[in-house]
Amino acid sequence: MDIANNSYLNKPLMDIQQKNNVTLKWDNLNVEVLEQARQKNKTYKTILNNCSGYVTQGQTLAIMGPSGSGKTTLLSLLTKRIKSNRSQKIQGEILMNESQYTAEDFSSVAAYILQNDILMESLTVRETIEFAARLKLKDSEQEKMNKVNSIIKKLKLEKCQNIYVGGTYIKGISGGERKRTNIGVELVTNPQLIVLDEPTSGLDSFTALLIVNLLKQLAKNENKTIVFTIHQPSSEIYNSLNRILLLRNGMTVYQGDSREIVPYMQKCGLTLPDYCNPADFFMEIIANNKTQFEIKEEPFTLQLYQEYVQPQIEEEMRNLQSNKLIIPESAYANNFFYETKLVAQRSLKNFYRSPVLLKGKIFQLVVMSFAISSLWWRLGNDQPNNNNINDIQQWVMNVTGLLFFIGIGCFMNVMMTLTITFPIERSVFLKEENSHSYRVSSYFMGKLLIELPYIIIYPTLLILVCYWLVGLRTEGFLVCAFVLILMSLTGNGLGLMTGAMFASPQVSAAMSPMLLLPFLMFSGQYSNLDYLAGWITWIQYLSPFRYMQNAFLINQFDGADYNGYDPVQVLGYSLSLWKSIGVLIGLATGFHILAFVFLKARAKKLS
Ligand SMILES: Nc1ncnc2c1ncn2[C@@H]1O[C@H](COP(=O)(O)OP(=O)(O)OP(=O)(O)O)[C@@H](O)[C@H]1O
Repeated sequence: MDIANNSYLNKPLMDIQQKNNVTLKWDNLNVEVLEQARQKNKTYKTILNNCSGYVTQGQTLAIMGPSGSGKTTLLSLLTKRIKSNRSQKIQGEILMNESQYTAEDFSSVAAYILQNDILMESLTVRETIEFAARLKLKDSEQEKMNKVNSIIKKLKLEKCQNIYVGGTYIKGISGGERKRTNIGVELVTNPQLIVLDEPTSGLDSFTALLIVNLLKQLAKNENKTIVFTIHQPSSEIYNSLNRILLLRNGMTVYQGDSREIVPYMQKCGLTLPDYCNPADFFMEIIANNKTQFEIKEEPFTLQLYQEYVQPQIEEEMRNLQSNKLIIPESAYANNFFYETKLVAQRSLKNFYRSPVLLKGKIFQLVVMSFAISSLWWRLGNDQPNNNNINDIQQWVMNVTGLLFFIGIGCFMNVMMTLTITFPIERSVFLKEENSHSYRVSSYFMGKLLIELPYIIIYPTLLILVCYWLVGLRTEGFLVCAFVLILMSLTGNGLGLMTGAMFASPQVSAAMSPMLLLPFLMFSGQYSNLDYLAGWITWIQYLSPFRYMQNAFLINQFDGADYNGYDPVQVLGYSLSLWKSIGVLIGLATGFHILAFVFLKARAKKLS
């Protein structure tokens, strides 16, 4: 198939509703980062050195250079992802249509497509683009769907439109289809500037060429401005590039038409060997890898660039014409309720389509029910001998152990599932929130609405199966079930909170046990609370397990006469049943509020 001549690429992706063309211009950009923060004499490493350049409407600019040359840093500056702070100094000017702009302005008119395509794995390609269209557009449902159809058609995604995107747990579409789906999601709002970090990495050369040609056509047919980084393109891809910018150790060493580089190299005393890919040739030289080509003099130097290229670039920058940039309102396109409904619908799909979630949860329920019923079979029916204190103590210990195990089971089941699944979904949330798809509150509420039935059903089913098999007090069933539901809810809050609190999913997974251990230690189950060191006993007041055991024990043993032995008092639980339940409700609510606050803070930090 001749990709370059494929007719679909020559048609505009969609009607341009609003002419808001973008020109980016950067002048004398310098970036220095602190190298040795702990030493008295601070040393800074220069990452970008006096970089100037531009890209304008209808152009694609490919930023090239060896690893560590500063490509990602330049993209981060253009997309306003990094700012000057104590550990990095940024100087220079970046203008969008001759005006300063903020990260917020950038996301209103532009799209930044990261190297890793962050998409929800349990949605199909069509559903993914539809979700973005429904949330980001204000049009009627029919108009939104027309746009989705047009994007799917023009990105050649028809064949895979009903296949899951896939990922860690679900098998899905190919890398190239994934990249195009990600581009499709961004095209929904018709951004006039698209910045992509290595859109071709990990793709075979055919698919990579397809992506590059697609970007070129977006620039050509829709007057979009496209900037992307690319590593070692094949000769076919290189020949299809429009403008390139070469970086070497943070310095611009070439900028201009990709085809002009061969004459430029000749001016610098370099001849491209026959049948050699220009990109391979100059990348080898820039990377100082002179083994393959015999080079006598250094051709890609700053002096040569300043002598031969820079004057022309400066002239072009002076002559750039751009209209006043219209920054659309960055307000959300839809109201809270509509957003919540869509997020809830997607969470529901994610729930029943994720085999690891659904099967894992059913499996957990069966295993837990079997383990509890068989380990503590008819325990409650085998009442102790009231004249034997050892017998009473042993029996009470077994009952408290049983109740503790059921409670922990319900708590951990929800919390641990979240520890595994939430970090995967969190990056999707952060990306969507960052592009103003929905409010943090809508996401939080939508997710909670879908989790709530499971939070209620799992402990209810578990206790329905086990309660009478282990012979617990019939009158205490409802309270026991209610406390278990509260424990599930608390586990949900704590799981979300740890997932939102820490920057990396790995750290949050590692920190969860650290948070849990003190709560378990101060539950009163392992050690009588009066015996623990005074300075740290305040943790008991935050431990949901303490209130759980308090409520469970009163519920089971209240009014029972074991020859003067009162298990509740002996084990040091002093709160009344309803106070314990009240505090559990408070903790479940508190952890959810904290989770929301952390999620909002994390989203704000990223934006
Ligand atoms: N915070 C930092 N502290 C110290 N050095 C940094 C920091 N950030 C980036 N660097 C260094 O700056 C240089 C440029 O990094 P950058 O990620 O921009 O390169 P790159 O060209 O995108 O590389 P690659 O192609 O491998 O992604 C690298 O040498 C990197 O180690």
